[in-house]
Formats: sequence, structure tokens, C-alpha cells
Amino acid sequence: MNPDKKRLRRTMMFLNTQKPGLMKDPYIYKPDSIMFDLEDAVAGNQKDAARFSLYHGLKTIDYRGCERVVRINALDTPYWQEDIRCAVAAGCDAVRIPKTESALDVKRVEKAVESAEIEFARYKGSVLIMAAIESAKGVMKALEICEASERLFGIALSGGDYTKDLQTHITGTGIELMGARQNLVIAARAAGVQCFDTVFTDLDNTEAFREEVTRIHLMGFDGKSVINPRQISIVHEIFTPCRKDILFAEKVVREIEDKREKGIGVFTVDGKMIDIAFYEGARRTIALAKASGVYGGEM
Ligand SMILES: CC(=O)SCCNC(=O)CCNC(=O)[C@H](O)C(C)(C)COP(=O)(O)OP(=O)(O)OC[C@H]1O[C@@H](n2cnc3c(N)ncnc32)[C@H](O)[C@@H]1OP(=O)(O)O
Ligand SMILES: O=C([O-])CC(=O)C(=O)O
Ligand SMILES: [Mg+2]
Repeated sequence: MNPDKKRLRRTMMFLNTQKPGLMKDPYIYKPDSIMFDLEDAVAGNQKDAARFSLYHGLKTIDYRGCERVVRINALDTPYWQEDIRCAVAAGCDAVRIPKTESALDVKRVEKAVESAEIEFARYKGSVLIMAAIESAKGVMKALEICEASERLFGIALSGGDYTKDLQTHITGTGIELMGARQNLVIAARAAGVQCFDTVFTDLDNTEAFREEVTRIHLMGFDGKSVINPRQISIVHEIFTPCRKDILFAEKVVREIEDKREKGIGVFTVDGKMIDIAFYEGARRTIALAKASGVYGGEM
């Protein structure tokens, strides 16, 4: 069984695993991934109860195609190894490492995941890893983190802890996150893995949320961590190609293939200059439309 490292992950929704009431049906909101949190959403004296709830939920509930990611506790706590055993035993699809600062952090988790796969008779390699970057050091080590494991499908910016480390705070303008966002997308693309933006906590400020999602989509992120079902439809709307973009991408693909036969390298489509450099982007738009379930064409 080969897990899908490149699957669609426009929204990765955090869920407080301490609350069994939230565990029972988060798939109704249709996030691409659910991130069952054992870390900061769970109070320090509730870690065992959260693990119990996680194990029971993953074992008994059909999450209807949503990817099941478990955010373990940080590697400087006494919890993370037991978190991994519990998550792997229960059947999770992936483990999210918080506060990742080096390739070594990823390798330590990889080793623990590997042991748990053997212990609980899971297929070797069936559990993926993602790494959250939450410090200046992590940002500076982003490329080595991305390249640390074959299991790693992506990295995520965690802005709350990151701005604390930078001795600033979340302003709502995005200025404090500019450098980290740019760095992380570049590192992820260089390593061929996915990249996800941080949560937006000002829940009632829909306008600012929409602006932020638009901005990070244009920067090249694959998706965003979200904390509430209300945020899902906005992210999906912005990250799913619209009809106009799909039709244009189809035209570009067709025209490039046709002109190639005729020995023509550069030409225009709808008044825009097109050459072979646009082929991959147009194909990506079509693939994204297919994965998002909105493609009605024949390519
Ligand atoms: C900085 C970090 O580390 S972020 C990661 C850790 N944080 C988290 O995991 C928090 C996740 N989010 C939440 O717990 C909640 O959304 C809160 C506490 C922020 C707000 O909760 P509420 O005020 O109840 O939100 P709201 O009124 O919009 O909820 C609407 C419905 O969605 C449900 N819901 C809200 N958030 C979630 C979620 N993350 N997952 C699943 N269901 C959720 C609520 O239970 C409620 O369901 P109901 O209508 O059946 O009662
Ligand atoms: O991953 C996230 O966006 C949430 C988080 O832990 C942080 O902001 O520190
Ligand atoms: Mg954090």
C-alpha cells in the first residue's frame, strides 16, 4: 500500500482530541485532512485522556475519505513517543511533528514511526510524516527538514509559536510572517514536497481571512491549517480552479500540443503569449480541478 504524498490538502483542520464530541463527525464539514491534536489544544493533565479518545475515534469512526493526521507533542516532552504508538496503532495516515528544528527531529520521529508500524503490524511506509516549523531556527533549516525523510509529504508554518520566537506577534497584516512564508514555500518546492500556511485565529473576521488565503494561494502554498469549519469553504473556493481558469488551461494544453506538431514555439492564446513554459502550469490547473472534483472535461 502506497500512501499518497501528493494528495489534495487545501484544508487541514485542527480538532481538539480532548473533546470526544468533536471527534465523532468532523467529516461532515469536508476538510481535506483532519489534524487530531494531542499537543497545544490539549491541557497538560489531559494528555492520556486525549490519546484514549484518539484511539477510540480512529478505530471506530469512518472519516469518509478525510486524511487522518495526528499532531503529536514536541520532542522535548515526555509524551511524543507514546503519542506515536497510539496514533499508529489506531490507524492514522500521518503524524505531524510540532516545533521541528532540524533533520534530526524528523529522523527521530521516522524511527519511532517505523518501530510502531512493526509493533502494530502496519505496512512499512504506510504512515506519512509532516513537519511544522515554529521557530527562526526551523525556518533557517527548512530545506534539510524537507529532505530528511522519504515519508515526509510537507511542511507547515506555525505562526503563533514562530512570532513568539521572533519576539513579535500576529498583527493581521501578515508583515511579521512574510520572510518565513517565502522561505518555507521555496524550501518545499526545492525539495518537491507540499507547503501549508498557518492558522488564522480571528474567527469572526471573514474579510481578513479571505485576504490572507488569497495572498498565500498566490505565494504558492498548497493549503492552509484551519481551526474551525467556517473557514473551510473559503479556502476551498480560493484553492479550487474556477471554470474560467480551467477552460483557459485546457486551451493552453491543446494549443501547445497542436503548435508543437506544427513546429511553432511561441504564439498567443486569448491575447496572451504562450510557450512551452506554460504547459506544466496548465496541466497542474487541470489536475487540481480533477482532484477537487470540479473537472468536467476530457483531459
Ligand atoms: C495555535 C494552535 O496550536 S492551533 C491548533 C490547536 N487548536 C485547536 O485545535 C482548536 C480547534 N478549534 C476549536 O476548538 C474551535 O473551533 C474553537 C474553540 C476555536 C471555537 O469553537 P466554537 O466557538 O464552538 O466554534 P463554532 O461556534 O464556530 O462551532 C460551530 C460548530 O463547529 C464545531 N467545531 C468547531 N471547531 C471545530 C473543529 N476544529 N473541528 C470539528 N468541529 C468543530 C462546533 O463543535 C460546532 O458544532 P455544533 O454546531 O454541532 O455545536
Ligand atoms: O500550526 C499552526 O498554525 C498552529 C500552531 O501551532 C502555531 O501557530 O503555533
Ligand atoms: Mg504551535
